[in-house]
Amino acid sequence: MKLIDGKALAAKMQAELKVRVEKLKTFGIVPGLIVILVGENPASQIYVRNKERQATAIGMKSSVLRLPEEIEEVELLNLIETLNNDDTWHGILVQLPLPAHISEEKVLLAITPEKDVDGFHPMNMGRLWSGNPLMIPSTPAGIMEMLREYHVELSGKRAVVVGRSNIVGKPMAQLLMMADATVTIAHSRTKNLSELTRQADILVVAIGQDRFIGRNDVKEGAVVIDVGMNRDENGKLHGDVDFEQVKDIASLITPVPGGVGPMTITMLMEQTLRAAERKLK
Ligand SMILES: Nc1nc2c(c(=O)[nH]1)N[C@@H](CN(C=O)c1ccc(C(=O)N[C@@H](CCC(=O)O)C(=O)O)cc1)CN2
Ligand SMILES: [Mg+2]
Repeated sequence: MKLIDGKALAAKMQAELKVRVEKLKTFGIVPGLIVILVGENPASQIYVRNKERQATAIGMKSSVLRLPEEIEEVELLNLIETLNNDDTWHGILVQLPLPAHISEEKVLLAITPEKDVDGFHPMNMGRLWSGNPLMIPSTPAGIMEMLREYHVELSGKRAVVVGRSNIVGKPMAQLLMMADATVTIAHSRTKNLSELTRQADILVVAIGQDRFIGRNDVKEGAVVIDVGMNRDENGKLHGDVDFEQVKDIASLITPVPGGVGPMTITMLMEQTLRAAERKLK
């Protein structure tokens, strides 16, 4: 078994992004990312702080707008509209989850697709599915980078994605399909799931259940990508894959933490930079 080191790859990519940022600045463009956080979800607070820090570290302009939990939906929509028309921001993102009284659908629809660096706007989702992507959701984009870095052959291979979310499962399946893999999407209601996952040359698991995939669910030599982040009663983080059970069966496997997670934020920086670079054309 070999470990896929997401943390190391993210660090390497950040160094490359820094060079691209400096180059863009010589043309008078400072790439800018603005992050909107509504409420005080502790995990979200950490993620947005990390986004701001990483953006600043690679030389981009970045800011976090912290809004009260009780903010009205219309106020948030108006704010997004203002940012859509502000040239200093090339990327706008709203940290999820949102409070229950705010419609996620309406909010994602309000961000102009050209600045939607999360790639969650229906137009960006549609463009990805039609094979002409503009913005790609950063978790699956990061996974594709990891597969490239570790020279995983995808063409003609059997890929199984466990999980059907708009953020991970669906875009992941499409990206693997665009790389000529034969893709199956499975989920919590799939019958005989294990029979399916055991056929996978590449297995991506994003189902949100602690150590759901065990030794009997994985084919010998498979590449296993674990998107899960589940905290146990002692606060220890585990993936959706039982790493101890699967590590000697897989040829390559991502750890949790230190696998997919770190790549997610770095790919967000890449999308933002790309949005700013489009201003040159
Ligand atoms: N608007 C968005 N909201 C959310 C997204 C997103 O991409 N856009 N994804 C997640 C949260 N997320 C980024 O926002 C995120 C989560 C976790 C990590 C990460 O690096 N995880 C570490 C472990 C961290 C820990 O110890 O708790 C790892 O896996 O190594 C990065 C980004 C939901 N919301
Ligand atoms: Mg099991």
